[in-house]
Amino acid sequence: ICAKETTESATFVYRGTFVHSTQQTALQILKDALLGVDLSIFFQSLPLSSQFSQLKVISFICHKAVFFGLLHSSEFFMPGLVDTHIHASQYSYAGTALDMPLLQWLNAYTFPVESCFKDLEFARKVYTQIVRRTLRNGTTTACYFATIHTEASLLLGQIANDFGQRALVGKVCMDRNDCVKHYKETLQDSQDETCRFIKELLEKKYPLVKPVVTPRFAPSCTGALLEQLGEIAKNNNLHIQSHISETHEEVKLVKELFPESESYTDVYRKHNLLTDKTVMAHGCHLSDEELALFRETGASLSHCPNSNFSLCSGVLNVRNVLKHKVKLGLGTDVAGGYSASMLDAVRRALDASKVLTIQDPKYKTLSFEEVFRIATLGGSQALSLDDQTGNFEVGKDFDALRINVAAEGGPIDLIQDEEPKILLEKFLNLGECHFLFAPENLSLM
Ligand SMILES: O=c1[nH]c(=O)c2nc[nH]c2[nH]1
Ligand SMILES: [Zn+2]
Repeated sequence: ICAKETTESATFVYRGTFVHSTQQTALQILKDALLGVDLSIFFQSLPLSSQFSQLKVISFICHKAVFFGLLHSSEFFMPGLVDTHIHASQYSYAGTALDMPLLQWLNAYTFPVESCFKDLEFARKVYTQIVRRTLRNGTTTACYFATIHTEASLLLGQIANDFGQRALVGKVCMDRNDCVKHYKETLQDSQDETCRFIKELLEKKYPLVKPVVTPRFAPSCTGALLEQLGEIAKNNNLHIQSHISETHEEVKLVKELFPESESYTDVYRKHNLLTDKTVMAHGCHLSDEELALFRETGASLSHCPNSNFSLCSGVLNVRNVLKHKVKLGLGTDVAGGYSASMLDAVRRALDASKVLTIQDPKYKTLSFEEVFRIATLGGSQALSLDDQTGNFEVGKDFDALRINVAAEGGPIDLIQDEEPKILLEKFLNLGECHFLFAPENLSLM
């Protein structure tokens, strides 16, 4: 950034097409628009990754130096993709081991692999790869599950920070595991290590990386642990993530383990784990009464269609979730979902919606515009990060993907000039994301 020598106050202005979602419209297209980015953060002595991460969209230009970037007609900016549910620790076996239903799959593949994260060098390797891969795929915000290991979970936070990814990072908590007995904690350890994880991660003061309280799911936790985790989240005003109602078998098991609760959702509610900073993965088999509880508490759902198909778990009725005004984002759920790409999640969400229409022709299929919103603004709302990211509203961070649909050697062939709406639809269905965003073509105006 050559403005440093010239002035202490500078703006970057992009001219071109911007596509994003708002509360009112699933797809707003701003053609031949100007977007100003405040560069003053570059004049503070912060590490480069945190400077990039604090670029703000601004409403007007009052700075001395203005740099200019012009987009080609085949290009557009869109908000960074938000992965609301991904297991960083399962990346080593992504694309394999999809031949069992959830509960057997956890015992056969997941718990044995996750137990290896005691080894910090193994953790470093996997976590570096997943953060790099998700960023390459256009995921600028991710809500991660790590494992029960505090040191490795802190390392995931450090790696996300080093790469400049916005992330919620959860040390997994589980004090119940009858099948893989060496992969669980005692109640006391789970509580103590969660507090240590939160304290040490917050002390790092990473600008974009925060801890999230992470009970694995009700069957892996005793009521006493759920209770403690609810307290910890409340006392520290933290995010919470878990799984809910992914398969029928799991719902049945929860009924047996928590007979005093009215429903699976009621188990979490009773333990103060349903708040407006809670995101629960799946929810395929939630009743309308349970969705009403989500709405009341402000808790959100993460729709993970690849995982739901791959483990034959169920098909989430997204229309019904939206009808209940429950906040909803999309997740890859690696490695139940085999792809670490949010573009894949977008495509699977459209497929899932079409499956419901095949089963009932009266079911209104989701449009690509609606799924685009769920993958961007919806995700940021589901993670309660919509004050910072999700669209190009003035004052939010400049958290964006610059897409060139006609990129040389890319997967899309444009036969003729197309409208931005067609460019976006082609990108969502056919595109690949390959590079990190970085300001380029700077020139002084
Ligand atoms: O898709 C899933 N992946 C997991 O790791 C998990 N743990 C509990 N429930 C789960 N569901
Ligand atoms: Zn999951």
